Amino acid sequence: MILKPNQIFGLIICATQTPTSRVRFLSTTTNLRFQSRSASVSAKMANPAVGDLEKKLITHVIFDMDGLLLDTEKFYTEVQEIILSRFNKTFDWSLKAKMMGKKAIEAARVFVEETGISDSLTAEDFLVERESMLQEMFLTSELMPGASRLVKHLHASGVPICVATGTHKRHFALKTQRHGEIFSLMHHIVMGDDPEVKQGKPSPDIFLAAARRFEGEPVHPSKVLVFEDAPSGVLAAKNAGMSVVMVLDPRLDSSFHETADKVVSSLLDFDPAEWGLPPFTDTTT
Ligand SMILES: O=P(O)(O)OC[C@H](O)CO
Ligand SMILES: [Mg+2]
Repeated sequence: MILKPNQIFGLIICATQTPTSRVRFLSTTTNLRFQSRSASVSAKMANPAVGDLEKKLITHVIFDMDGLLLDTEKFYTEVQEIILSRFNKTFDWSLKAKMMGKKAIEAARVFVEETGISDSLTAEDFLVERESMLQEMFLTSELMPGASRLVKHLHASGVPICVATGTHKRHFALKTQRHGEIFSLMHHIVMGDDPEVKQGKPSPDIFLAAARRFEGEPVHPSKVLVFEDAPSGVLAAKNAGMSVVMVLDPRLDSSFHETADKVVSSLLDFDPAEWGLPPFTDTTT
């Protein structure tokens, strides 16, 4: 079964207000809707896709990590397939879409509940079972195509950049062990177990915390461009009032394109000049 974006997110997980639009959002298993004080509106109405003029106002960039800078989503997929096969079940991309980008325990709850195995395996036990497999895999993490080029380019051009990842500190260390050069260019890194990140994506918590930590005057969300691969991450960025470029895995249903301001198939296809950012001056990848 292919699910639409408004069908995909977990039980009511967050209700908050963005500093810009004062929009309150709710997310349920069967319905995702954004609410103003008086009426429900669609995601696009709450934080509409930005126009060409607004794009040119971008001054700061926030990168997601898993599946965006690092090719690590495949590890989660593999481990989840292994665990489900024990229950004679298969892992599919509609379930993957619901788990991507979330904090570990939030994704684990989705996994055991959606697959109907929660009576046999708790979310906590699922995390224990997958841990040793993941730890080994994370040490082999590779950069996604175009990640190194884009991060180095923005850093060299003086654009403030940071990372906002749902992953926790211990896994972050394993995943980035071989990529210190790229991650050292980030002004700061916000992880899922940061005390300011009360709720995982699609809550805007992590992106608002990341924006607050740039130097100087507070950065208005409309000046921030987020790069994401996960449907929940795209929504989190829009809930934060930011612009978002989605790097789409072709296995995700195409309806997940709808909320992003721009969809590309790879970071190699991103054009900084379209967003008022310094253009690439080389041809390297
Ligand atoms: O995509 P990220 O970097 O927010 O990571 C979230 C989880 O660790 C993996 O889905
Ligand atoms: Mg991601």
